Amino acid sequence: MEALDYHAEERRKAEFNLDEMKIVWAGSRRNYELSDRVARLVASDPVFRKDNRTMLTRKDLFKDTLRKAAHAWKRIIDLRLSEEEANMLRSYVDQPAFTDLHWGMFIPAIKGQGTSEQHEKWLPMAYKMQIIGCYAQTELGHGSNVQGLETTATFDPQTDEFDLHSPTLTSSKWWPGGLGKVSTHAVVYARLITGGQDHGVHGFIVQLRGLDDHLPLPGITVGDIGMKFGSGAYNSMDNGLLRFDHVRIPRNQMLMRVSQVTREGKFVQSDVPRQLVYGTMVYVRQTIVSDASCALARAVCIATRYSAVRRQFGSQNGGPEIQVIDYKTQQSRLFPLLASAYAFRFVGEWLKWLYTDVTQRLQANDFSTLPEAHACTAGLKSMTTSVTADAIEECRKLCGGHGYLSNSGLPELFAVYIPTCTYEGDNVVLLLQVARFLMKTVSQLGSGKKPVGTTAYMGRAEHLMQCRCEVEMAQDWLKPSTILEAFEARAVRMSIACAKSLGKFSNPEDGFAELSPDLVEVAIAHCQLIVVSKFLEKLQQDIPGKGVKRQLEILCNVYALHLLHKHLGDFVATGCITPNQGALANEQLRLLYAQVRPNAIALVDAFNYTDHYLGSILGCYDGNVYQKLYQEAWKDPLNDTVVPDGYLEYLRPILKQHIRTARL
Ligand SMILES: CCCCCCCCCCCCCCCCCCCCC/C=C/C(=O)SCCNC(=O)CCNC(=O)[C@H](O)C(C)(C)COP(=O)(O)OP(=O)(O)OC[C@H]1O[C@@H](n2cnc3c(N)ncnc32)[C@H](O)[C@@H]1OP(=O)(O)O
Ligand SMILES: Cc1cc2nc3c(=O)[nH]c(=O)nc-3n(C[C@H](O)[C@H](O)[C@H](O)COP(=O)(O)OP(=O)(O)OC[C@H]3O[C@@H](n4cnc5c(N)ncnc54)[C@H](O)[C@@H]3O)c2cc1C
Repeated sequence: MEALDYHAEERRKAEFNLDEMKIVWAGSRRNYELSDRVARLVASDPVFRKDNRTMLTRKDLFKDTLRKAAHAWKRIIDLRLSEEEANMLRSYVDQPAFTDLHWGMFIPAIKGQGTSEQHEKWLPMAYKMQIIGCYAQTELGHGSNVQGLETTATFDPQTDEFDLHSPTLTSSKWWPGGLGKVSTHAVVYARLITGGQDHGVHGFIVQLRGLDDHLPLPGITVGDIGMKFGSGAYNSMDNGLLRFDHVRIPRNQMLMRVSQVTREGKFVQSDVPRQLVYGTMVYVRQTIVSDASCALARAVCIATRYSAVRRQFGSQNGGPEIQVIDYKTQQSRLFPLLASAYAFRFVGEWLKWLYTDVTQRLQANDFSTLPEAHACTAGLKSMTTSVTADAIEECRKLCGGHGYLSNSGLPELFAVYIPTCTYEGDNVVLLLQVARFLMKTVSQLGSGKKPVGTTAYMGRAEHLMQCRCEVEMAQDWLKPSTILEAFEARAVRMSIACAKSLGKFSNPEDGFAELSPDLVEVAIAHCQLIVVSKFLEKLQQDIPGKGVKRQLEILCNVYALHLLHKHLGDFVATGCITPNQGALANEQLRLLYAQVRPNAIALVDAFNYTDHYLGSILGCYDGNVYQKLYQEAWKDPLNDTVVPDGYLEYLRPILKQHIRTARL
């Protein structure tokens, strides 16, 4: 018998080839096939079950994570999965674990900042997971201000060792994932001191626990920092604290690609820029942008499918009520998020390319594109995670009361997701880095230095400062060049206005601090321009499949015009568009929503998420929401007994007292 599909009618409405759209979403046919295979592998494996996760105690959750990680590792070895497939497996297992930090930060830190001898010594052990490492940078007193870290690594020429020490309470390492209970090693960031001189923060490989007994080595205090936001969620991770009491490590455990300390204790700064010490963060920020599209797509998939099932009001002659997805307000809240998921997917693909390019250049000692890579990864990490975190909460609201149920999947997704706005750089701190980069670019405009890459548009500042938007009718807003010019003009005008205001301060740093809220807005405008322009560039590619390109064009226009509508004040105040042109953009947006509507379910099907990965009754593929909600309610431990535990001690005495009082 064919399974019931409550979305069948919706699926029939789609105006494009779903299989081809799945390939566009995955990036290539090969990626699609790999990802589909790994997703099914995880979904069908009982060890990776996660529907009971929010009910587990912290200890049980942590043990469950260890079990899943060990099982994942076994599957990776047995099936000889590539690194790419292993990473897909990590995503689909969907449980933050120490392995994220080992593979995502410890190994990249050694690769990026270590010498070839250090690679030879440490990487083979790390790749086989004979040692497990974490990334210990943040301290109790300092996270954003990396130069403010207090842990010291003092070179002792007598013994050819560094002495690692935590001189104050605030110098305790605090937050590193995997540190609390698992890691045997860490890349520790500490101030390098030689001959009494402080050379700033550098990375050191430090063993923390014995490889036979897992006990902390002498001089090391280590533990977990405690429960975090939400149930389940990020509590599967052992974020840790760490203190050193004069712990000795050999000199060759300082990561020495950027700077070296000689046997005599001489500090040598190589030609490599000191910012490469921050390179691991650049790498992870780039991965976070791709992950943002996945998390956003997940929330949007749940809210879209549920909005097509849910009906409220408007029954005519006893017929069915209106599907909530047909309300224009629901569409205006949901469809821009759907479009953003696609937009972030494509900008994530592009950022990966940019990162690969800069890495190849760095290997050839070409550091010219490092500032741009830093600005793009910092800005896009900040923008995409902020939007995604807000969007998950919006999707919860779009699902009404049922969105607040744990089994909607949205509360846990929110709780796991929101720290991305803080880790790998607080989002505001990162936008200020972008603003610094933009102000520097503006200040060099007159010098003959041509801006390149994502700031190339600033080279056309003269035109963009005075150009006039030519939109006369709503449909004029569908022209890619019109959209692009409006976003470029807004970004350049906001940047130049801020640069002028900065020029009025005698001390530029005072000006930067005073104007920082405006500078953040400038950085956002620039990042939005990048996302819009990369979406438009994607549409220049050959995209096969009936109706696929057309749907992507609609989504691209939704993405751009909803931003224009949301930030209308910026566009009008800078004179890029008139209020009337803003109103026409909004009119066009409404028409676009009507075009998205019949395709909405198929557009979220294109993410190809299994029900296991979605982890949501509201978002399940077949849309059989009510029956599943009803069945699930009976599985709650509170329903194990008809009369709850505690009735005799606490409830009955009150009830009885109430009866006595009533009789009086
Ligand atoms: C159970 C399943 C198991 C399955 C097993 C599977 C196997 C899996 C396989 C694969 C897995 C892969 C996994 C990947 C997942 C990854 C998950 C990651 C989870 C992350 C957890 C969180 C970690 C962290 O948070 S780590 C700590 C992060 N900390 C920060 O981000 C700190 C933020 N602060 C800073 O970055 C800096 O301090 C800054 C930039 C704010 C200021 O620095 P500064 O030194 O004071 O600099 P400043 O004076 O402002 O600028 C000087 C100069 O330098 C430029 N600059 C700054 N930063 C950089 C940079 N990074 N790169 C380049 N240039 C930089 C800056 O622009 C200035 O330039 P100029 O103006 O030109 O001088
Ligand atoms: C779940 C999680 C996992 C983590 N994992 C790791 C890990 O594995 N390894 C590791 O080393 N660290 C880790 N961290 C730490 C993380 O990197 C830091 O918390 C992060 O970099 C933010 O730094 P902070 O906590 O010092 O925030 P703060 O800088 O203290 O931020 C507090 C507030 O001050 C504002 N602020 C700070 N500086 C400025 C400024 N210059 N201008 C304007 N506003 C400013 C911020 O916007 C924010 O609103 C993790 C954190 C979390 C939450």
